[in-house]
Amino acid sequence: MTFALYSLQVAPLVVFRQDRNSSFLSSNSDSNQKSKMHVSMTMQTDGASTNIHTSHNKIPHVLTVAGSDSGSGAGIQADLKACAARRVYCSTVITAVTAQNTVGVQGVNIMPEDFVAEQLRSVLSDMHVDVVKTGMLPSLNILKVLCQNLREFPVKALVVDPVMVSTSGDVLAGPSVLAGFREELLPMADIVTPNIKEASALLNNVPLKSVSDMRDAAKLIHELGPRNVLVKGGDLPDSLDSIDVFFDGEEFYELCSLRVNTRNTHGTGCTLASSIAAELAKGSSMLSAVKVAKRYVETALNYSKDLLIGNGAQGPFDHFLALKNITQNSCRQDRFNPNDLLLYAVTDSSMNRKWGHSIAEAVRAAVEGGATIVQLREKDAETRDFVDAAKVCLEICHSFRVPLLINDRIDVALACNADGVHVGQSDMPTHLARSLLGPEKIIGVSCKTPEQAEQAWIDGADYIGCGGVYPTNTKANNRTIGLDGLREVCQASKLPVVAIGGIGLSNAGAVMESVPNLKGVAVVSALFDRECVLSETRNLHAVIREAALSRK
Ligand SMILES: Nc1ncnc2c1ncn2[C@@H]1O[C@H](COP(=O)(O)OP(=O)(O)OP(=O)(O)O)[C@@H](O)[C@H]1O
Ligand SMILES: Cc1ncc(CO)c(N)n1
Ligand SMILES: [Mg+2]
Repeated sequence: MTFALYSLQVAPLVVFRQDRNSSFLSSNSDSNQKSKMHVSMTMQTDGASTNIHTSHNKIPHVLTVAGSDSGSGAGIQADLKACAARRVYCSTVITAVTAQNTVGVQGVNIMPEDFVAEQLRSVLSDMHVDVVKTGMLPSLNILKVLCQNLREFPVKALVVDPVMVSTSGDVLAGPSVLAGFREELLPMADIVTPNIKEASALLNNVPLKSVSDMRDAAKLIHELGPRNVLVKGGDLPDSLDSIDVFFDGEEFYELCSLRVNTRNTHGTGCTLASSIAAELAKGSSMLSAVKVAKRYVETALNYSKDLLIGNGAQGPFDHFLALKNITQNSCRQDRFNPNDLLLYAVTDSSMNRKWGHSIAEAVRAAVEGGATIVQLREKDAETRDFVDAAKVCLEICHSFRVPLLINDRIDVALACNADGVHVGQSDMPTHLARSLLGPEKIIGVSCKTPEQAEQAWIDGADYIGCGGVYPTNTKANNRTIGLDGLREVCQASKLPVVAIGGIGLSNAGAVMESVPNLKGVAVVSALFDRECVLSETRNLHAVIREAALSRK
């Protein structure tokens, strides 16, 4: 028997047998073909004929048979979220309703087995289910009802998460269910995913203390009949890594990920099993389904490591990987406040080089001096350096509650989760930038004419940068529109306008005063082609503020 370290070694080809009548695993091409098939047939029902049309837009479908968690971290709720996040349809058969939170399980109400049977029949007799995933099976009779339905309605794969004890230590399935797992359900399973405690319980309480113990356990559990075993090491004490052992009956794989330092691990097991089911439903092979699912759990934990829900020891995490954005942006009240355009600082790498400033130093000085929004315009930076610098600048800006935009580079903005982008007329079209960045991010567009301003508004921009107002060295071959051109655009624009081009300490006040609805001025050289960015910004900020106030 070989032992493969998955992170170092190329996985051998996994061949799934088709020798059992209960369930899959069929090949990818088979399942894809099925999903592409367009069926239109006529069925006789009591003498009446009904047309049944099956659309070829079939979505992979997982049925979860599990308990409800009122705190929504684990159980049915985790399964629904995981499947939605992995873009798979999820139907639900509820076996128990738990009163549960981040402290523990306060109560369990087991569904009558007849009603579990009714739910199973409702779903399986009507819908095309690809994969069944089981979670909390609180009684032997419920387990038996499930097995009977699986025999009656065979599916492509069965994923069994042998839920027995919650991480808080509360019992979710008793000893009689353990026998049911061993004798009836596991022999039907394509994969079983016990955690350390559950693996130990399945094996008459043998102690599991190391990865080597987990490997032995995986082998012994495999002998109970499941085609594949994943012993999860989330609860393995004293481990820097989060290691799961996968055994397919022939090879062992050690699936390694960095242990995320967080209290928010409630529901990782349910999520992992549902995600495996989701990948199998899409047609993935078992090993690749497990790898993808594990990577997904790790990413979700990482994204929500600082999330605070509930007062207990183990919190839920965010399946949609969105909370990081929300917490990072939460320092700003609004998504975009047009008043932020007042003193708009645009960086320039050659000027920073000339004065020996790093981009982060320049940005810090600008926001300390009163810049109200910052745009990174790094035309000649390597992508890698740009992303790294942008991440640092984002932290600096956010600590001052100042939004940070990226010039032109949507990819960089996405990679560092900047507040938005600024695009020119020949950069990424605004409507595409919007669809790539989503509804929340700020998008600014350079415009010289009322027509361009109108188009920017139609395409979903948030503000326009209008200029060059005066001639400037920072942009070659740039047509100057003058104060009159600026006024014309400002009057016509439905979006807030910031003026750019040749503006500095000497003329900023006049520009602000003479163009009534101008929101602010954008400057490059006036701040960054200077030795002391901080004092230049302070001075300019004072002038602009005074001009804006005197206008009111
Ligand atoms: N802190 C962590 N960092 C990274 N991965 C983790 C962490 N905790 C758990 N995991 C991973 O999450 C998956 C679920 O494992 P775990 O042992 O937590 O299951 P479980 O005890 O059944 O979870 P639960 O009962 O809370 O739903 C495994 O792939 C495990 O390696
Ligand atoms: C309902 C339910 N299912 C599974 C688990 C295991 O995490 C839990 N805590 N609650
Ligand atoms: Mg579990």
